Amino acid sequence: MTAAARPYRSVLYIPGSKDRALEKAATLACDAIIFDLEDAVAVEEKVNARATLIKALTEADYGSRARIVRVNGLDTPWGRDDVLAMAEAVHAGAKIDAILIPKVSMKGDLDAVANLINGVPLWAMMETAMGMLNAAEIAAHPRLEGMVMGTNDLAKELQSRFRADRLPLVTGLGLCLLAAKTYGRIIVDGVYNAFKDEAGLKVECDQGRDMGFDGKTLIHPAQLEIANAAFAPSEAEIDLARRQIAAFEEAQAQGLGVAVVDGKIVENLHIVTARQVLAKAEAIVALAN
Ligand SMILES: CC(C)(COP(=O)(O)OP(=O)(O)OC[C@H]1O[C@@H](n2cnc3c(N)ncnc32)[C@H](O)[C@@H]1OP(=O)(O)O)[C@@H](O)C(=O)NCCC(=O)NCCSC(=O)C[C@H](O)C(=O)O
Ligand SMILES: [Mg+2]
Repeated sequence: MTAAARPYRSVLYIPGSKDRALEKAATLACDAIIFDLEDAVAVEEKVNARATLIKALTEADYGSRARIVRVNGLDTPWGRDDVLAMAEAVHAGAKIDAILIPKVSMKGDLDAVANLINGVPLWAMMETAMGMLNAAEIAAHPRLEGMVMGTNDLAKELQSRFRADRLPLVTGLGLCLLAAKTYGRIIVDGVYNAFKDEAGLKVECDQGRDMGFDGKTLIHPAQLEIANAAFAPSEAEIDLARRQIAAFEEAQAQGLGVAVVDGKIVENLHIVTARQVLAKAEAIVALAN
């Protein structure tokens, strides 16, 4: 499955230092895993976590889940060695689908990692104020495949307060979405910290889906089901897409360029969306099989 066709409804962070979580992840219903060497790993565990993670990526079977490794920044004592270790691990047969770079603020941050590792797509954490302003040049980078919103770091930099409607973050979320969509990149929403608050998570997932995100990053297995449901096409959306395509094809056969379904016009552009809905639904079924 190509990266563009692959679902990214649920993208679960797993601390690279935690053996039990690394083992458990192979059984969880997530579309992708971010194996974290950055913020989820304590300073004294950084070096050991690197080795623990490489062992898991070499030996464990994560099935169809996308495997994304978040390295430490190159401005830290561990970043360069993380990237070089992942390059060596890939060479030795470890399966890594992408390297996720924290706190990307400009195109040069991607160049610096691209120069250390070949043949592995790069993803960017979008979580600094400068990153928001430079989102377009970051998304345009030829090695970039995906973007992940880092809403905790962004809120920290903005000195904003938590609000259920995420008003302080909406400008940044929107800028990154515009950039990702312009360049055809995957874009995944930030985490919801209160991992026992299912109702709050659902509200935030629905908001992210409404805005156009491909999925949500998660911190706990209990969050998977809500994200998987929120970012999958619903039965009603699938049914509508099928009816729109049928009605439009019938209209075309009669020499018309517009059909009407449920009292609303259906034009060529709506058929593009309808086909995307069906393709995503099929990709989700394929992932499960
Ligand atoms: C948040 C946690 C610390 C909670 O841990 P814990 O109290 O151990 O949870 P539970 O006892 O409820 O766990 C139940 C079982 O589930 C497994 N588990 C828990 N979390 C994960 C996980 N993320 N992946 C896989 N498995 C997980 C436990 O091992 C238990 O298993 P079992 O033994 O079978 O019962 C913890 O969930 C956690 O550490 N989460 C990840 C935190 C993290 O990665 N943070 C960094 C990323 S967020 C970020 O940095 C955002 C961004 O950069 C920004 O700026 O916004
Ligand atoms: Mg962060």
